[in-house]
Amino acid sequence: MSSDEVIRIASPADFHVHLRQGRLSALVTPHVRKGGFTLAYVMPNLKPPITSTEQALAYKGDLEALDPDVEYLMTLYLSPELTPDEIRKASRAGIVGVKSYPRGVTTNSDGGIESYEPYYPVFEAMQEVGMVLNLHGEIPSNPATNTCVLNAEPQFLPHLVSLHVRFPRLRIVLEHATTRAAVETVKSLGDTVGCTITAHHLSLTVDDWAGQSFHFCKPVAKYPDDREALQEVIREGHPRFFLGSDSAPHPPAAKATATPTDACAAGVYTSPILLPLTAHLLESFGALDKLEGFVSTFGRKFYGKEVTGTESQASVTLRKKKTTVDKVWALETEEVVSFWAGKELNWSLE
Ligand SMILES: O=C1C[C@@H](C(=O)O)NC(=O)N1
Repeated sequence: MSSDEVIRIASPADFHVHLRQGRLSALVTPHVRKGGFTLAYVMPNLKPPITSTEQALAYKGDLEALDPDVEYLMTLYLSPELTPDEIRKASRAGIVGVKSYPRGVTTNSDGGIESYEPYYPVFEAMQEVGMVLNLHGEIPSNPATNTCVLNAEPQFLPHLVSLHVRFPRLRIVLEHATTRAAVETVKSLGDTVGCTITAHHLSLTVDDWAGQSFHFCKPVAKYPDDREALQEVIREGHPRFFLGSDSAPHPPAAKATATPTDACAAGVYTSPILLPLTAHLLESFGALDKLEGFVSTFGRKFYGKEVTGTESQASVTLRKKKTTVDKVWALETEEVVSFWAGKELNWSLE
């Protein structure tokens, strides 16, 4: 329901977020709801990574203790410990997906994969039980193949296509797409392939992160034409493209020196402003009428998490009212610098 001044969204869902552990988690987990969201699809790249059902359930318990009013959908980290039996166990325990990180491409990806073939039995089991494969879609930089952060995503796309061809019933999500090539590839594939888009990639291009390490994330933001492709597919209201914020907090000192050759502190932090920021950006490129699809219904449908009667009462209201974004979010000794720090947003949460 919307008028010129007010928009109501049924149960916004963030289908890709980093909630960390320990004191940093205590700071950032309550920001999911502060940013307007009632569902969080939680990434497993902790130290150590979440590789078993027990670990994922314990982590879910930690998050529920920090904010019980968010639905946390849990994921496992694709690694050699993961067996088809563990997949069946995880599925029975309500774990929703498995996240694949190519080795070395981003934060805590040292234990990531080098080839998909050894995991085919795991993917077969996931297809059987209906678990989702979440792909970080980048090839590690390599001068021998002319691969660097700017073409790492397009060079990854053949892997997405071949996984889909081999496992056509396996639901696969290409995470945080940044290029026109990625948008076109996902559109060309079947209904079992979805794609998340972050809020920050709707705003940034190379010019914004080269020399500004707080805007450095993986995959890096690309060319203006790539950003235009992300905006176009949202304007079109394509139902397989939905929000996954990839909101990724890091200590300010680590962010200040982050570079593509040391991807340890890759990440942009958007959680506490996520819904107003997304509304602001969609309005800026003429897609405000697609907001509810992009932040709620499309992703929920892909994951089979449609809004029920009670959840629809958990709707969130945005009002057209300017606010200035805080520069830093803090809890005791923990601090995170916000995306859009000190800038104005046109929309506020009620
Ligand atoms: O894939 C990722 C990981 C994330 C993080 O910091 O965990 N930050 C990013 O920018 N991209």
